[in-house]
Amino acid sequence: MTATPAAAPLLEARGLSFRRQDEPVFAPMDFQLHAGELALVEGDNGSGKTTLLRMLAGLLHVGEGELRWRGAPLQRDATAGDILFLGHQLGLKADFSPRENLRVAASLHGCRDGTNAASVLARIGLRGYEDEPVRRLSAGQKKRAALARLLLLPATLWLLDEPYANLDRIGIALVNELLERHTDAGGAAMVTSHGTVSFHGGEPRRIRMHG
Ligand SMILES: Nc1ncnc2c1ncn2[C@@H]1O[C@H](COP(=O)(O)OP(=O)(O)OP(=O)(O)O)[C@@H](O)[C@H]1O
Repeated sequence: MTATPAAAPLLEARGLSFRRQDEPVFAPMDFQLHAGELALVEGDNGSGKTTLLRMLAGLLHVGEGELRWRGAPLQRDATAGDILFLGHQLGLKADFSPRENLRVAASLHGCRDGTNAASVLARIGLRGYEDEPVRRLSAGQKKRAALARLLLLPATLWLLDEPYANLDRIGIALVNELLERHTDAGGAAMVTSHGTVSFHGGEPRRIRMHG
């Protein structure tokens, strides 16, 4: 992770909006996210939470407004590897094993210091499934295989769309622990969830979607 100027938010949105067929998906938004912060993105079904995260991840073009990263206009080339998106579609190759999927991800963005695929797969609860094709895993195990990227890759900002979906109680607690450790270490995260987020690392920032 590179150093951030003391006062500059990690991420800042100014008048950000998105249009489909010329209709705004959500009203223009302003928000800031600082290093060490967790933000919960809240809103009803269809209010634009996934759209917002996909836009922040660079998967959708910014409609109107501005995105700033570490105090300067966000340049996609400069943030590649620093922003990690985990969406409803998990981005796993079904014929590859969890280990092979991690290898592909790490070949693009490198690994956190002191981590490797075997250790993060054990940590995420996939010991014994490291070399199983992903298509043979359960929904929760697939989710864990995708979440393993959070432990392996050196991203600063995590964009997590429904990270608790399909997880059991232990998996949910694990996600909360990963979020706490990440924010404690100066990372940041934006999370959508229709369930209760029992995050113990202080009061999260709340970003409310309005149509
Ligand atoms: N690929 C698409 N093509 C056209 N419209 C879309 C597409 N994806 C989403 N939308 C529309 O954009 C709006 C916002 O959708 P989005 O998925 O961002 O909402 P959400 O808040 O994440 O919903 P949910 O809580 O149901 O996951 C919805 O009205 C939806 O119908």
